[in-house]
Amino acid sequence: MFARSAARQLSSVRQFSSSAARNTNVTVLGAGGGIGQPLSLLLKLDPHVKRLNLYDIRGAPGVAADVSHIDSASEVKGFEADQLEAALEGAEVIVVPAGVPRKPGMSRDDLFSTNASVIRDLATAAARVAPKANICIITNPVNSMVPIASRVYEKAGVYDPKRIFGVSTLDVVRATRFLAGIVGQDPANTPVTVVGGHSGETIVPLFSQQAAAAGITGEAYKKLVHRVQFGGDEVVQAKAGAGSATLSMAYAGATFANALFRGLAGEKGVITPSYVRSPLFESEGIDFFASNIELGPNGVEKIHSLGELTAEEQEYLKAAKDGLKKNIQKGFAFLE
Ligand SMILES: NC(=O)C1=CN([C@@H]2O[C@H](COP(=O)(O)OP(=O)(O)OC[C@H]3O[C@@H](n4cnc5c(N)ncnc54)[C@H](O)[C@@H]3O)[C@@H](O)[C@H]2O)C=CC1
Ligand SMILES: O=C([O-])CC(=O)C(=O)O
Repeated sequence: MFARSAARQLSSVRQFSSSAARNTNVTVLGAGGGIGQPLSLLLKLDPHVKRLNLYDIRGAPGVAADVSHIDSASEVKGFEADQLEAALEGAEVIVVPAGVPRKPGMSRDDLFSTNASVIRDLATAAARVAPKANICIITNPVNSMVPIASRVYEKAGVYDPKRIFGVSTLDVVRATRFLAGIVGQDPANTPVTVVGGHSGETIVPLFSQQAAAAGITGEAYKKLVHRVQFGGDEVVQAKAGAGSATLSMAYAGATFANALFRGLAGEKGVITPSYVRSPLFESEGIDFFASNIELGPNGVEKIHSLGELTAEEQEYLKAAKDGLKKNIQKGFAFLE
């Protein structure tokens, strides 16, 4: 079930299906950055997008002028630093890659103090101008930024937990690609569900639920899980101070946005992992958790349980929960 829908989801951006209704107003916050620019390009190509507003504290009008010449039907507009509210006017989907990225030697949590205030301020404006929009948070540490945005909406009296998403799609993309490389298959046939959160040990790929991974055991399995959990570090190290994943993240962000657009448009069975307000481990003090969610006209339509896990996956899950609890508490504490 998941395998089919995830394969469809992952291939949908590549195919740029032309049958979709062009009906979604999208705003990108942080559109001038390493992720924001290629993400804006991919959103310009998405047939669901009607209007694409690009905002950043620097450079968004230039990116917008450039992207707007592409001959797809959506209308693109750029906004200056002091035009945040205008950029958010009428938004139905807001995608947020605003904030600083890592340098070698840093953890995602090291970004907290800078990015927490960026997310607080952007969420405050979004809650005021476009309170019913679906907001997709890419900014790290995602595990803490989603609780911060949620609390901002709560305080503004407009909190709808079905409309706030932490984008963990890059973990799905990596797990799927790395597995495909090992088993020599097309990644379209090896989609992997990844649950938990988006940093190190909070990332839990469920390879036991993908038949193609059946032969990967012992040290090879541990190595594969480690590569998924720390794939971000590989890119940070290779970029040697010039930032973290931008192109694969833009692809992942556009893929998630496309799934959301399809769900909002009423397509059935659009299922993909995302880090959302979740009842799965609420009783253990973990209010947010990434698992497969079904997307629909109201955002999150259904949160799927994890399904059967192996003993090894249970161990990884335990470590993930410990990490998540701290990350979530830290997010909430920022606004107290
Ligand atoms: N969720 C995920 O899987 C991933 C998340 N990330 C995170 O995405 C974020 C952005 O990464 P990059 O694009 O590489 O960084 P970047 O530095 O290239 O771009 C960030 C952009 O945000 C803008 N910005 C900063 N404060 C802003 C504000 N208050 N309002 C609007 N724009 C603002 C900057 O001007 C800049 O253009 C980082 O926090 C990074 O860690 C990166 C990769 C994967
Ligand atoms: O590693 C980072 O800092 C960026 C990120 O979240 C990723 O690539 O998964």
